[in-house]
Amino acid sequence: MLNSLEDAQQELIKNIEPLAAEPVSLLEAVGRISSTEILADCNMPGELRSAVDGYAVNPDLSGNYDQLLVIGQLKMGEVPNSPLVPGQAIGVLTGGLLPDGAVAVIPHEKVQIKDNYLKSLEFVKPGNNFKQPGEDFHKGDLILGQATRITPGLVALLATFGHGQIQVYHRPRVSILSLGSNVVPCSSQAARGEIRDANGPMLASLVKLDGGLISSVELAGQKDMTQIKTQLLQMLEQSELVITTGGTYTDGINEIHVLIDEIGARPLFREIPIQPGSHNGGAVLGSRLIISLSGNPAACAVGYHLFAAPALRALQGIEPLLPRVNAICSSRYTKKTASRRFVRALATPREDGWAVSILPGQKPSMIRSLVDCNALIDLPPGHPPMEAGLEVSILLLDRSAV
Ligand SMILES: Nc1nc2c(c(=O)[nH]1)N[C@H]1C(S)=C(S)[C@@H](COP(=O)(O)OP(=O)(O)OC[C@H]3O[C@@H](n4cnc5c(N)ncnc54)[C@H](O)[C@@H]3O)O[C@H]1N2
Ligand code: MOO
Repeated sequence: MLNSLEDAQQELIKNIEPLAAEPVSLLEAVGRISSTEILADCNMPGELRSAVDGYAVNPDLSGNYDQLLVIGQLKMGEVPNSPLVPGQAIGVLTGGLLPDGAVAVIPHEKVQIKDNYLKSLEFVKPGNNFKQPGEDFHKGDLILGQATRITPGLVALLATFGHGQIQVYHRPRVSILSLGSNVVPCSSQAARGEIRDANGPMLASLVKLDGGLISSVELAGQKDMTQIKTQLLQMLEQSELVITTGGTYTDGINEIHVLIDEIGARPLFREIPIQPGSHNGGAVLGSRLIISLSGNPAACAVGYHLFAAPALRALQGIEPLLPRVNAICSSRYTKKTASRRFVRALATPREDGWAVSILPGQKPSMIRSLVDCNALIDLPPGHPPMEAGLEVSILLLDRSAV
């Protein structure tokens, strides 16, 4: 069996093919991952346009802006049908097409009009207030890369180039199963000894942010092993990925590993030594994946970012591993690290690089550190306690941060 996180991640990724592509309306495209690239099929703007409401002018040969005959007013969307000759001006609107012969546009608040003659109140350089053809994008520019997450800005860009529908990877369907027998639905009144399901809703929200589609979020509750087996197999039928949480350690037995063996799934990795989240596993059954994470919420979250997020990304054809940068850590950390440790942290971009601070509540059972967490500090095994100001390697969890 594999023993390093990197080997486990590679083994996982090796077993994943991106899902098929499907067309999606631009209105539904935000957050999806493009499966093909798109090039600009024309310049944007395509033609010379005005940047302001005002007057397109063509001064006479001496550059005189004081006595220009105003020959009319172009309406919004109107195509000019005659050129401006020297000594003429014509009213134009922002974004409107300009007639041939226009030398500049003067905003209307910078002109005086008397007896149909225009006088400019300012010196206007040729080309002033023009939107030049291609100044935003040139024909042939890449406007959408393959395997790119669609942002609202990209939606605007694609819309302006007329792509009302684009090709994106299918969203991976994901089921989530909480195995702890004392775990009850989050909206229920937990009796003494019971615990509300925090991991199910947390995992579901992480999956959504990573582009997945939730098929089901269920609890095993008091079911016996045979019933849980059936539940797991049903989940595998309806989803590309099943994430389990809890049931990873009872008196030295990892029940989920037993379950994986019983359903005939092929283990990819088990018990990769990381803290928190040391009780972990990955397996495949046919083309379906199972990732098992421990029950402690912070351990579950860390395991999600290290195993489940890469799987979801690979299923959508994007770089599976989270971005890694160096950062200066403003906090002390007094613990010696036995296994490789992932410390929940808040990272901030600065002009001179990244800064990171350690969040309070670092026990694996604590949720507090998860609330503001946008980064994991990756401390190698045997790392001594650290003083503030040390450079550390961090994984960025916010996909829009880099
Ligand atoms: N003697 C040992 N005891 C433990 C070890 C060990 O190596 N030796 N490992 C510890 C670690 S680390 C973890 S993590 C847990 C593993 O626990 P499980 O994955 O089996 O999960 P449970 O026992 O069901 O629950 C543990 C803990 O997590 C909370 N939990 C569980 N499910 C949820 C959920 N859906 N939502 C919110 N919280 C949940 C629950 O409070 C439990 O207290 O074992 C340690 N013990
Ligand atoms: O492995 Mo436990 O998951 O550290 O909290």
